Amino acid sequence: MCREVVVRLRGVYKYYGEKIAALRGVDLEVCRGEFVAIVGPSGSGKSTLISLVAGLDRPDSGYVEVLGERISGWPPGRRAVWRRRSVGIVFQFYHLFPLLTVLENVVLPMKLAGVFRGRERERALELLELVGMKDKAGRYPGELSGGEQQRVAIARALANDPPLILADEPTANLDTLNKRRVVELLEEVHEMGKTVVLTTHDPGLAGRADRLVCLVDGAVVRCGGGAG
Ligand SMILES: Nc1ncnc2c1ncn2[C@@H]1O[C@H](COP(=O)(O)OP(=O)(O)OP(=O)(O)O)[C@@H](O)[C@H]1O
Repeated sequence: MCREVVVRLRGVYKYYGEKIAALRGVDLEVCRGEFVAIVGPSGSGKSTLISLVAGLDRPDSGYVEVLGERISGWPPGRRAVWRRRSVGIVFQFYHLFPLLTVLENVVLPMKLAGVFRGRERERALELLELVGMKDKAGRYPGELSGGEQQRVAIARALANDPPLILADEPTANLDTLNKRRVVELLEEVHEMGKTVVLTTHDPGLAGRADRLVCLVDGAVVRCGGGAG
């Protein structure tokens, strides 16, 4: 059924300190082109799972493979270099650079990765057009609404044309109208052929996914029922 596994977690445990087990033996596979929503109560480990797939952190045991690479065995520097080209990340609080303009925020990942050389500006403007933010390319993030900042963050996540887009509660701080716009954009991103894995509490966003993965107390359970 799955032609290519893009994300594979096996027996993943992640602890914060000695007492808190954020993930307890997670096994997960995501196929190329899938749109997966990770859902579950607050504190169930959703953000932790995304940070491991993004290579922002590593598990205490088990392994994480992304795009065929076992990134969990790599040191942070190697994961950072790999991440630039392989993964686009959208965060709950946008995380745009406040001292860079909208355009510069989208150009920066291309400069860092050394991709689309000489065409960075042109590509950034195309992506800003896609998310409906081209007319505000010269503004600074502080001059934008939350919804606008999140659209810029989506353009930035696409900058290096990564096959995998990760998002951690991308609509959590937005009003209904902006939520809808961001949900539509994430669907467009998926339709471009990207694999999308995101966490959400928003039924409107979860409902658009091909598949839900339900986490409870750091473990994957059968959705809509008890542990499975
Ligand atoms: N940096 C940290 N230090 C200590 N404990 C942490 C840290 N990050 C997360 N935790 C704990 O790990 C568990 C899982 O947290 P995580 O943020 O992954 O959950 P979540 O499902 O994303 O929650 P939410 O829906 O509220 O964002 C929680 O008990 C949380 O308190």
